[in-house]
Amino acid sequence: MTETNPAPQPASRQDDANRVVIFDTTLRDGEQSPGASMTFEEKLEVADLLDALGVDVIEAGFPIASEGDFESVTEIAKRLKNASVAGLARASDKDIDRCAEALRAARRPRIHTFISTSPVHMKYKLQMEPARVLELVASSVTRARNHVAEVEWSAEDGTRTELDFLCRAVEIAIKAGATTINIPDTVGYSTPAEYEELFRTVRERVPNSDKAIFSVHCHDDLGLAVANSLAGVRGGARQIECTINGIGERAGNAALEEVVMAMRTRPDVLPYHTGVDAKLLTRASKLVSAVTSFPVQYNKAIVGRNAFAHESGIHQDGMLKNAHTYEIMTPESVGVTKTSLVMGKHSGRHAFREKLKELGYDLGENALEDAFRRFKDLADRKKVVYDEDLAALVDDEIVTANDHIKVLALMVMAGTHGPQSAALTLDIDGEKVTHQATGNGPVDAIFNAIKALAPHDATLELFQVHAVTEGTDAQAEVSVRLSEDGKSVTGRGADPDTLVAAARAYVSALNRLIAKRAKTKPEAMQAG
Ligand SMILES: CC(=O)SCCNC(=O)CCNC(=O)[C@H](O)C(C)(C)COP(=O)(O)OP(=O)(O)OC[C@H]1O[C@@H](n2cnc3c(N)ncnc32)[C@H](O)[C@@H]1OP(=O)(O)O
Ligand SMILES: CC(C)C(=O)C(=O)O
Repeated sequence: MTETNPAPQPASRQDDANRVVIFDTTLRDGEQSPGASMTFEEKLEVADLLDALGVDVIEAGFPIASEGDFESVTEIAKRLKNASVAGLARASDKDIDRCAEALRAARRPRIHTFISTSPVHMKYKLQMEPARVLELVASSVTRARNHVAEVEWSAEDGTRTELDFLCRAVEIAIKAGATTINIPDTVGYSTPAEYEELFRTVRERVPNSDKAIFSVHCHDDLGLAVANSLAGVRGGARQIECTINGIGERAGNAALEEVVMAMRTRPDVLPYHTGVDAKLLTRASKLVSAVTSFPVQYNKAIVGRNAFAHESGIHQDGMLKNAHTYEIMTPESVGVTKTSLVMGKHSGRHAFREKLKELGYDLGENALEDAFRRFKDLADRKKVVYDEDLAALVDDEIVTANDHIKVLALMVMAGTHGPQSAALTLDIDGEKVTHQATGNGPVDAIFNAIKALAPHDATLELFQVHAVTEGTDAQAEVSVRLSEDGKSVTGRGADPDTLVAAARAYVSALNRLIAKRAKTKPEAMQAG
């Protein structure tokens, strides 16, 4: 240890014993995800947001890896206002010196140097004797401490390392001046109980272990990265290395948003805290997803689009009565504006009524029941029912409530070999009537069937189709304009089946025409 670089007080000891340092490695281990490379500008944008998020350390890159990595670590080192900036370096003089050079302008530079300690890594990858590895632990940490005050040393593949050897290596690293000791689960092999015990044992056995902060760094090969990280903290670690959205080598690293929110939500069993402003978690997730082009899975904890969405009627009913029934944290606490009650085939009446209210509809009980029946029918046929779908459906319901003519059933034969035909069943003033017609295309066949069942002289002036939402299962909204005696009316129909929507739209226009005639000639209430 040198006089020029006195060891700083680790963040957890400055504050209190249960403060956990958050070391974000999105820009280093996260970028090691195949396909996740970020441009220089994107890295700066992510670094700025991580700094605002309140992480304690940002691992900005591996300066020896490339000119680009060197430049981005250099620039991030210059601009960060709060967090320490770390650069990764092998146990090699040139790596450490290059890293120190990149970190020169940082307010709080940290060199993170590592070497493998497991038998398989030492023998096959490094091709070094264990004694040589121990020598490199001492020399690399010493060299790093000659450059900066914060030095982190990592025992790569620590969880597959023989315990006695690991303790020896940690002891040497602390003696050489390491301020943070990281024991990574490099290949995601450990289990929570094992990892917790490992930290407890190493901290108990290594002399002066209280001079360094112990750190976890977990990979998700068995889906245990977050559980292992929290277990390591229970075993005495006070730094968690993690990434936004859990991106990282292979199956990824522990997700920052998950470890932070686990500690916030369960202080009874995880009585630890961090300096992270959780309200920025969703924004950070979106930014990292955008710059890496890695989509966030819908059901991802904390930041997935379904994390605060409820579709099932029973859950929605519970949520409307009290959000604690199905939410263990508020969406606002992680920067999501609000819970969403998604309307779908599993939704019930409580949520349907609430959603309509939100959309500005106040239906009576009967109309609501009819609209609910049609909504269930729509949800059975359509993956997602959007607000626009509901509005189209209810508008249709309101408009058709007093109609003389209603579409009951439609069967269309269409294809390359015409003529196309349509078998249509209508309810005309309570009477069920069916007709099969042919036409020049399926729509023409449908309109011919309507004309046969409800004869009229109106002229078709407009036929227009548009999709209410996106996707191949989107509802089609069809508009039909009919004119008669210089008066024109427009009818609309919505349905995932464009032809059904066309039939509804034509019939809707016809109903309006009948209503118009009734107003001017009360005796002519009948169609045709
Ligand atoms: C667990 C982790 O995430 S570790 C970080 C992994 N990240 C990366 O590897 C990304 C950046 N890496 C790179 O750009 C390149 O691998 C570089 C620039 C670091 C090195 O490139 P090259 O010099 O071409 O070496 P290459 O990558 O092929 O092999 C790695 C060499 O480093 C050695 N090495 C690996 N880890 C260490 C270490 N911690 N300390 C000392 N030497 C090490 C290997 O034994 C091998 O040495 P050899 O050339 O004598 O056989
Ligand atoms: C360099 C170390 C910390 C690492 O990334 C790992 O072991 O996974």
